[in-house]
Amino acid sequence: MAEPQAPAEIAPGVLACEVPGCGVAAFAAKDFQRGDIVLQEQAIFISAVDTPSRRNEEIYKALLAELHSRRLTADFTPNAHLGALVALRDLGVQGCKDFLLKKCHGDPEQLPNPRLARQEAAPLRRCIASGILPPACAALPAVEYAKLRMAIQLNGFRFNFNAQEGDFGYDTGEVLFDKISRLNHSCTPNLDFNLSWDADNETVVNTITASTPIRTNEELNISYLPLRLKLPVEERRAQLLKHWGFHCRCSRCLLEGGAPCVATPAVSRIPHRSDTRSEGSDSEGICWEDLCDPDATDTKC
Ligand SMILES: C[S@@+](CC[C@H](N)C(=O)[O-])C[C@H]1O[C@@H](n2cnc3c(N)ncnc32)[C@H](O)[C@@H]1O
Repeated sequence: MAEPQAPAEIAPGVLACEVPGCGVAAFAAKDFQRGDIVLQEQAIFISAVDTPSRRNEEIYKALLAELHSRRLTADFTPNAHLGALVALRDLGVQGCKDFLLKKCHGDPEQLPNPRLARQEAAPLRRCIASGILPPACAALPAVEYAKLRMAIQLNGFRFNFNAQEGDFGYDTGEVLFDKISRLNHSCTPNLDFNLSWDADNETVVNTITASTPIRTNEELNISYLPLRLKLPVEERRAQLLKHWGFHCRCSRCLLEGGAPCVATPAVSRIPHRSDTRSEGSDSEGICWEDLCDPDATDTKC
């Protein structure tokens, strides 16, 4: 088990600090009994489509229209943009910088170069052009938009209010929590999570409880694969790499599969093509001139 270093209290009885190879992790600062609530938090941001207000449907439908217009790259998926667009609408550029861009957003090597980032930001430009998002959102540089998408994908939870598999909006969009996003994955988790709709505050609440007795200084972990923990180590690691971009270093994976051969996260969940040319600056925003991007060879404006 990794040892805590330079910890900061993020909630009563919960400390966070850097752990080599795993980024920030959370640790118990006291003993917890099975069933104790360890963390409970309201969402800082909801892009899930299936909520009682259905307020994210407009953006999701605009992204579906993009898909059908065939103006975008072949690997475009609406879900990979929905969270970032809703976050920009609800939190604004500064809120996204303050709350979301400070969260882990994966391996910097996997971010698109500035030219590709501008192409991938086409849905943002079109949402601004069509009035779905305010013009102020154009101040976010394209590379920051790519980081935002990544931060949401790595830190978000899926939430369905009522929708069942096959229903419109099922498993579409995310919910993010500030402190809970510091919890790393383990294939032998000591925490359970439960998402519920808080009707009074019109938000989602995540309640994290101890699934086993926890001793002071133990790392606090949820499972990102709650239904797939019976899979062999290679398959668990492959799914974590594919969906969350990291090589699992939990104690069970280390025991069953040894140390991962690659030290840092290697796969981005943001689909983008293997264009590695680097052009231009990443300091410019998605300005109005970019609305018809001359560099975008495979998009029609
Ligand atoms: C939701 S964040 C968890 C908090 C994160 N460590 C941080 O620095 O904010 C998910 C990221 O944490 C890292 N991570 C989580 N569980 C891990 C594990 N078992 N092994 C290695 N890295 C892990 C990966 O980089 C993953 O993309």
